[in-house]
Amino acid sequence: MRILVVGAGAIGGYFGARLLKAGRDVTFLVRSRRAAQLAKTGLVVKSPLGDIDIQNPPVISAEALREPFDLIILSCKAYDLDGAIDSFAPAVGPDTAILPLLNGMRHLDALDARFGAAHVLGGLCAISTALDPEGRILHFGNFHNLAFGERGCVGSKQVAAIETALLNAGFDARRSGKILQDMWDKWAFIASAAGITCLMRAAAGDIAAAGASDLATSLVDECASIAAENGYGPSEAALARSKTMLTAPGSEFVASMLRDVERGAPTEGDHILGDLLSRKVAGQDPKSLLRIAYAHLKAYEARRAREAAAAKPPPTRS
Ligand SMILES: NC(=O)C1=CN([C@@H]2O[C@H](COP(=O)(O)OP(=O)(O)OC[C@H]3O[C@@H](n4cnc5c(N)ncnc54)[C@H](OP(=O)(O)O)[C@@H]3O)[C@@H](O)[C@H]2O)C=CC1
Ligand SMILES: CC(C)(CO)C(=O)C(=O)O
Repeated sequence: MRILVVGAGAIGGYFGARLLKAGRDVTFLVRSRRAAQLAKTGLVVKSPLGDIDIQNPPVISAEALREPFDLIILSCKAYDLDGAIDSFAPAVGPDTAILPLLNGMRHLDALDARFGAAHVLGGLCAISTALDPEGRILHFGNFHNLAFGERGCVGSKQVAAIETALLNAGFDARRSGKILQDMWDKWAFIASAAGITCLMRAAAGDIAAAGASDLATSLVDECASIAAENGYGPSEAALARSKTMLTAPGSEFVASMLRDVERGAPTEGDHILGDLLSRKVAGQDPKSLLRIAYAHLKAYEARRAREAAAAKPPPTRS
């Protein structure tokens, strides 16, 4: 099975490296800056579950893509989705399956519109990773789960082959018979986790130390109720897991979005918090915590844009 991993960032780089190490046929679709970095340092993963160092990993640029791949694993950020879709489109043939690992749900609509829903699997990953300044992938914590599955008709031959490729590849992969519910569960959780850790600029344990864990659980309840209004309410067990994770005393857990904010990078605030907020069926509450968390991220983005514009030299007259 020929696998194209779109983006060798924190997620694509991590799972792609594990797949390569397990002997799978993997190529990374990368842009020029990342290609140069990988040529210099190799594809390096630092993980409590085992380091990886692959020199000269197989990479390809969008311009060189000519032939279809069997499986495309999509791991860009939501704000890069349109560009990524244009880049990997030449790799989508009649039998290609696309497995997106982005948080949130809205990307499914964009992928369906461009390639047709029959090509697009549901997918998610639960892992905590980030790139360091040299482009090495740092894995925090001790979980690295990936779930995938058909969203419509179940039991295709293609997905059975994908299962064979992804299982036993050095991470916990699972084919799900209810992938849309799993994605909503993850979405409601990540919106709560990103919302509260970005709002507080702190890890779950620090929020607990401040006596503010009730805010974390209120946000979990609010996000879960929006999921329920849309027909995908989390189970009691999933709800309890989310609350435990976001209120554990001493926990250093933060959402990857807080790491983005702390390094002054763009965020997926629109895709993860804004889109969930917009799907609230019951009337909007102006004092909702989700709205406050989203407004906080929008204000951060507005400040980023203003400061970037101020730092830009004025255009020169010819
Ligand atoms: N990091 C984490 O812990 C988790 C992240 N997620 C989700 O996974 C998704 C990816 O996040 P993450 O890996 O952290 O993000 P990163 O920013 O680390 O990686 C994204 C990568 O996509 C690449 N990319 C974007 N557009 C293109 C393109 N047109 N062609 C080729 N490569 C492209 C970027 O390349 P370039 O270097 O050129 O910019 C970058 O390397 C997000 O939706 C996130 O929410 C889910 C679970 C956990
Ligand atoms: C919550 C977590 C770590 C789970 O994978 C995540 O998705 C993120 O931080 O972006």
